[in-house]
Amino acid sequence: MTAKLIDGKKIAQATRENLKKEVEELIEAGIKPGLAVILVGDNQASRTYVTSKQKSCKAIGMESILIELPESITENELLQHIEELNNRDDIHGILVQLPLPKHISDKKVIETISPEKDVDGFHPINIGKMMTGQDTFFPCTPFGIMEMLKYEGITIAGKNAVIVGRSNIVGKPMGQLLLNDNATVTYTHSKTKDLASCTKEADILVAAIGKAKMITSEYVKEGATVIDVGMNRDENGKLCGDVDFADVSNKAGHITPVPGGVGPMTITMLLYNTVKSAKNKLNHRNQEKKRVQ
Ligand SMILES: Nc1nc2c(c(=O)[nH]1)N[C@@H](CN(C=O)c1ccc(C(=O)N[C@@H](CCC(=O)O)C(=O)O)cc1)CN2
Repeated sequence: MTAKLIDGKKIAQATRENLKKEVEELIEAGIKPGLAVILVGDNQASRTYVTSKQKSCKAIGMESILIELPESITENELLQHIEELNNRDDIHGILVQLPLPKHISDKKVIETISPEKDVDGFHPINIGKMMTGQDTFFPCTPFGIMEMLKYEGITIAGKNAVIVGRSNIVGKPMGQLLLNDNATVTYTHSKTKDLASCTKEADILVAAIGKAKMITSEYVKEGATVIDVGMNRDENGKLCGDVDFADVSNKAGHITPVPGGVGPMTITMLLYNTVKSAKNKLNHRNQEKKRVQ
């Protein structure tokens, strides 16, 4: 292996240490950051992620509540739960674990979450702010990847970044965040002709396709930074990414593993966004106090 491993677990740990101190300061100032997680149905992977999110909140001293709802819940009932959480003073972040059952519209659910509590960064208002270069909650997976690149000292400005995949929660915002930091961004997807000729131009290659080990060394430029967002099972049922790690690590300059790469950073940035929301609340409270004095 020639590539340097980007250790998501290590970077997540360092970031969480800092967040823990910020939570202590917020508690001293009278606000305990609180996250509400809504889980609909019984998808096993979703349950694992939700449990991990809750444990991570507790570990840095935050409050976290889980609202478990049956698969049969109606869209309206789910929206009512969200409205209640929007109105709760002790809840600073709300997230609805995806995917949702087919009869419920992701769009309606996301648009019902108050933008001020949208710690997933999926609300159109927050996406619009991100696109216009404003400070807001950024979607956790791409935000985590940006933090990993910065932690490793990888220059973004002027680099060719190629994104494979165009989902609303990873591919699209990933390209936007890289563009905001002055990369030249190319989006590729299932209809792209001659994918390898595009990806071979990448200094930074982000694979978010959902196909086990699809990105082999033939798709990669020598020395490139390769970020693997995939979460798949291989032929032996073992967790693996979209990148053929053994093959690509002989050609890349930097590479993220699966597990232990992007995943731990996704949860860390969720904590970050919730702490940020609680800090916003404290600032509003202080400004309001000053105004009435
Ligand atoms: N509301 C949301 N739903 C979903 C999101 C999201 O950001 N918000 N992202 C994904 C799932 N996800 C978080 O929710 C997530 C996926 C994977 C990991 C992770 O840490 N993976 C580990 C391996 C875990 C394992 O062993 O199975 C790793 O990569 O090391 C964290 C979060 C879809 N839904």
